[in-house]
Amino acid sequence: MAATGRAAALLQPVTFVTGNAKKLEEVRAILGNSIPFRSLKLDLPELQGEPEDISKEKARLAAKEVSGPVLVEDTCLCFNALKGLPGPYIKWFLQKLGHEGLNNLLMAYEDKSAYALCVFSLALGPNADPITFLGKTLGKIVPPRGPNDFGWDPIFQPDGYDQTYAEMPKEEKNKISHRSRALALVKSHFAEAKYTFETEPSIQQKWMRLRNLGLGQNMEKNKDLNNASAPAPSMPLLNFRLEQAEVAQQWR
Ligand SMILES: O=P(O)(O)OP(=O)(O)OP(=O)(O)OC[C@H]1O[C@@H](n2cnc3c(O)ncnc32)[C@H](O)[C@@H]1O
Ligand SMILES: [Mg+2]
Repeated sequence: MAATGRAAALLQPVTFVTGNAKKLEEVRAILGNSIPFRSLKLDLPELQGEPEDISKEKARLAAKEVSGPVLVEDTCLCFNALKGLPGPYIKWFLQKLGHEGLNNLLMAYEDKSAYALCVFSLALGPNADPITFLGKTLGKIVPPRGPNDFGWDPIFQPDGYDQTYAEMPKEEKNKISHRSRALALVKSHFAEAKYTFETEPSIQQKWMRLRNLGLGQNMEKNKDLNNASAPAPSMPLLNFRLEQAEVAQQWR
């Protein structure tokens, strides 16, 4: 997406919201310091429907929870013989059927080809329309091989490899995965959009302005950076100030 006009100023670092620790681990490894983000463990309710709509709706819910910019993702595993199913419902299929049951779903078909799809959604705030980023890796469904520590990794063998995702070293998976492809687009978006973050001095200026308007009587005594109860209704995000300063550093 091309950046237009002035870069948006974000009041917080972007929060990656997920209930899945393994996803977070990969997102951390792939993004490194390229995008300032923090994480929040939250299992969001998920809509039924097309992957992009599910991911966008997740972002809207997450942005409301966080009251700030969020990044979420929804992952699908799509079997071509089943016209894309289980797709976004893979979590429940995996839970009920396991790796073997997922293989069995394809027993009647010669075509074992599949693709992993990751749809990231970025919402800059609770009222912003989420922007989506899609990453896809083609492969096939095979009997389970390799450690069973992340979802369907043992039964997905990417095209051009003789190892399943689970058998590959993590760095190798992160080079070619659906997740890393989608995150490459997220990174480009951030590079183009040049978001800025509210930094300490600008918050101080807002305080001064409010105080001059007679609205900030309680603010002076709550200036302590770690006082999360600071009553600042027009600046609900003050408890993130320290982090913002750090983020602003990283971002330069
Ligand atoms: O809170 P969220 O982010 O939604 O986390 P989740 O675990 O519910 O994840 P999804 O709704 O996206 O469901 C995707 C399912 O696929 C699994 N999964 C996601 N990414 C994977 C990957 O790279 N390799 C293997 N399994 C994966 C994941 O554990 C879920 O069972
Ligand atoms: Mg989920």
